[in-house]
Amino acid sequence: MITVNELALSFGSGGQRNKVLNEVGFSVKEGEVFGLVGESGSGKSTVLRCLAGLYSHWEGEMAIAGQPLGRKIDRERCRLMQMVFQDPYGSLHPRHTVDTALSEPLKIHKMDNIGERVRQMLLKVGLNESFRYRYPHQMSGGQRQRVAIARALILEPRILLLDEPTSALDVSVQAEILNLLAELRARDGLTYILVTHDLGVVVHLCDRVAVMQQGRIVDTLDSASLSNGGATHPYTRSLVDATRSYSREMAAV
Ligand SMILES: Nc1ncnc2c1ncn2[C@@H]1O[C@H](COP(=O)(O)OP(=O)(O)OP(=O)(O)O)[C@@H](O)[C@H]1O
Repeated sequence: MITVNELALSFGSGGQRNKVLNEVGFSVKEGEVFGLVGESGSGKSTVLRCLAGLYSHWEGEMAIAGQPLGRKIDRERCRLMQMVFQDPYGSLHPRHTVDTALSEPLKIHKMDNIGERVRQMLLKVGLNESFRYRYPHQMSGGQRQRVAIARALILEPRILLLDEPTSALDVSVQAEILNLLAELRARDGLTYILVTHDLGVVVHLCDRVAVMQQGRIVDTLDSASLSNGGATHPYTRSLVDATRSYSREMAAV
């Protein structure tokens, strides 16, 4: 469904030029959840931003269902693919109610039955009618992320690009949001690309995962291999070991 080939991207020019993506390539099947993991600054979010059309100066090739992706965001791309960001407070307009946030894309895309679509979407993400006219500051972090997911899904895209969708949330609500994402995917056959630094999230949600280091994909493996000790690449093993020792230390506190 999604193919990325030789994707490269730099920031700056001349002596300041910083190549942050280098020959990145992967493919994601329809209905699959594909994870991108790796250390901070390895380029995970930048890959998602290129796919979402937030950067246009990339080189290489990206395609969805065989159709090459252009450099500009167009309506077609918005209908097909949406992004959910880490911080729902930052991604929702502070002076827009939930109703406005969800209705706006429908109006732009000239969709019908706007009121009913908004009502159904709120139910779909586990929020009842009482949330419809609330502002972002009148909700918890988990509820705000549900609204951000609802807004991403309101145009009925086939693909969600999820950039650390639970890392800004309280540990107690992280599992709720992961379960919601798993349910939505199962119900609607969605395809996800999920950026995370949390290998627990990968094991919970992803089918396969690519490991990034310094702008390159250094390993691609089934996520089950991460939990059952099947990772063979030295960098992937070091990530798994670091996570295990961090969990042990946390358990000892
Ligand atoms: N707009 C920008 N201008 C210049 N450099 C940037 C810009 N955006 C990202 N970078 C650089 O690109 C590199 C990759 O950043 P990116 O956000 O993709 O990493 P990441 O793997 O998602 O990290 P994290 O897990 O910390 O979010 C980093 O070195 C970052 O400093």
